[in-house]
Amino acid sequence: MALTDVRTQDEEQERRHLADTVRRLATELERLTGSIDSSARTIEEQKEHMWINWRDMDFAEKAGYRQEVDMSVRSVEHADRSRKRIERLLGSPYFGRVDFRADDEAGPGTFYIGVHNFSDPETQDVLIHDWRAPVSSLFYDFESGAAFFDTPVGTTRGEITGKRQYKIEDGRLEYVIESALNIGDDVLRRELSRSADDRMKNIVATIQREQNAVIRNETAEVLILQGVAGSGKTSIALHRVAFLLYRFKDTLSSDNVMILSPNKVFGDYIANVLPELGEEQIAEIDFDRIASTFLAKLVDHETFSEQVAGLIDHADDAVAERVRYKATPGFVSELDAWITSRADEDFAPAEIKQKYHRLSAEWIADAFDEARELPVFTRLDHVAHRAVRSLKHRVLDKGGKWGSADTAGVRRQVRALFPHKDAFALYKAFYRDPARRHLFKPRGRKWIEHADVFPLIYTMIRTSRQDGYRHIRHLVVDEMQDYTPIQYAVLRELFSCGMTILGDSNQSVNPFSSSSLPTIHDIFPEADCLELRKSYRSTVEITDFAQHISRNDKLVPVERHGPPPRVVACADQPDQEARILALIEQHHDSSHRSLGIVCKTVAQAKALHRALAEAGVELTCLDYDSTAFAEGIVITSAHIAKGLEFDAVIIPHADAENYTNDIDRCMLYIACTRAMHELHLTHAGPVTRFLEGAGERDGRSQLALR
Ligand SMILES: Nc1ncnc2c1ncn2[C@@H]1O[C@H](COP(=O)(O)OP(=O)(O)OP(=O)(O)O)[C@@H](O)[C@H]1O
Repeated sequence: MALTDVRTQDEEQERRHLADTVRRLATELERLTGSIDSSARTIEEQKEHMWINWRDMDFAEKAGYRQEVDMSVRSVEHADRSRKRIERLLGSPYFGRVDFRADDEAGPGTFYIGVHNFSDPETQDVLIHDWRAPVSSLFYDFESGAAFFDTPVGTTRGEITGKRQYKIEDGRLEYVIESALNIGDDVLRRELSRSADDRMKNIVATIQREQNAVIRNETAEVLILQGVAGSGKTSIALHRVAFLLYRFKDTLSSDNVMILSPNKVFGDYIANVLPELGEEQIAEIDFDRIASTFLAKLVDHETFSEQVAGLIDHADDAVAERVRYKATPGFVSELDAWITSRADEDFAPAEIKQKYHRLSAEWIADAFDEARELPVFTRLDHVAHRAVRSLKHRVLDKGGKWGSADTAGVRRQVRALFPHKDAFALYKAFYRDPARRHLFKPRGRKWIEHADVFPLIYTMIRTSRQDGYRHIRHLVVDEMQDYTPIQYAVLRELFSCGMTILGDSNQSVNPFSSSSLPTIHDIFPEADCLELRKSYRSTVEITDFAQHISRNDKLVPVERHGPPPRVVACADQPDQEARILALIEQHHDSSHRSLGIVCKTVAQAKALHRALAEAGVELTCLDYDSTAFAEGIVITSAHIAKGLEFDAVIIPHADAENYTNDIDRCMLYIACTRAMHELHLTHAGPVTRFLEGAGERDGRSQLALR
């Protein structure tokens, strides 16, 4: 046991307690396995019986039998979920303990805290408390002394007389420490110094107090979380989902929760966290998918990555102006007001007739007025529906015939009373105003720029009733700074549910189309806004270095040290590749597992990928089409690396030409803050001004340059 400050006698007791807990868990696992096996056999028998006797059964018997089988299957599924939880607990039954004496009780109770609840099957005593249970908040929120926790039936007050933290792996006690303070710094530092596994991990054992406040916030319908790079925003959002699923288990299931992630690689990267916490993985969506769902049959469009690549490579002023205009809150209000007034201003009631029967302009105006709450195209459908019904009645009453051509004829006439054929036509009409004409530049009749994608979808939603995602009751929006007000307007229309919206205004990577925190707050004025300032991911040296690129006075790094970042000057491109190969070699010899080579653009990443692969390096290139995160060495762009992390990071092409403007600065900042333990930057030609005076220089190569 490497780290222990618990006295020998207590240590012995702890070992005995662990052995006892593991024994009870193993017994329960055995019992559950036996019961699952026997239930599975029963189901097989039930099915066989049903199969043999199916013909002789009447309807009620069949229904009864089916119900019986369904019930057995459900109970096996339930037992199987419990079995998985016990299996998870067997490796590491608990990570914390709180000794708490409630004011109205004589002696202290001992509460062990783990990833799930576990009760003694015979006595029903709770042996392990789920980290989300009310009593467990004592562990996260208090030091020793007076403390309280809230339960659904009231507040329990008392005193914490002791707190311990454990590291148990494969059922073995690695260490136990007495931690009067909130989640001891030693344990946190140990956790942070570990090597990055391939995917994001749960952090239940070391959740910090400020993070716990976000996770356990159950009152905010919409919660906006602004947090510095590496402050645990994404981890916290996923733990919050797990908490809400536990707290509202009777009304909320994983099917009702969705995460809007920036790309599929990120989605894959975070996919382990909820299953590790014993919850089902939740569904994911991204804006690209929303775009294709809406526009698939209507119009082709530039993709988001094409827009980003275009703007990073060569920022054309006119394109930039269009993107910028459509990314303002003012644009949403303008478009919204314009859409709203179309019904009043453009609808021209007139008489319609079919088979010598007429409906007057007044009749049409009344029918249109009647449905004023509906979006305009749904409203027109309503008028058409009523008109068809009325005329059909009259025709049939007079002994005439009514066919589908008559219905279509009436519909056509009603539609003709409104000058815009569909949402796309209406959206285009918005730009007929001379002041706006230059702001819409479709390339061809059926192809729009990415900047028009969400304004058009918004127009579609505001003009025809959509089903949306009604079953979703909670939406997590990650990288909030990357979405424009019009995208938020689309989200608001599609998801009328609780939301956790998180991001960092210092990490906006979308040229001319990012949203600031005040803008997002204006869109969700009802939201609770919380902030995380402590940064956990990187060593102090890496964090200080990144601060040089983009200063954030609010950021507080966790005290953890490592080698200073190195800026390696190279004589030319071949020399740069050679230096990168040497750094990769060095990485292979180190204890680090993951290495990210983060370029400014995907094109640069692809070119370097080719060169390194030819030199025999095994590595994965992640681009906008990638769907899965990869282990080992990854090469990608800053845009795609956002949200990911690596033990070590190499940033090639850190020269003055490559990193010049504010967008580049942001890309460089994001690339640097992906590193947990080590950071290297290479450049051929003068170094970018963003790195002047930062990091340690590589003397040999600087000599080579001279
Ligand atoms: N309380 C904690 N205990 C242990 N590790 C933590 C804690 N909080 C955060 N971390 C670690 O810090 C790293 C950063 O977390 P995460 O990716 O959730 O941060 P983020 O704020 O979303 O980062 P970014 O915005 O820079 O992508 C992860 O490795 C995470 O496990």
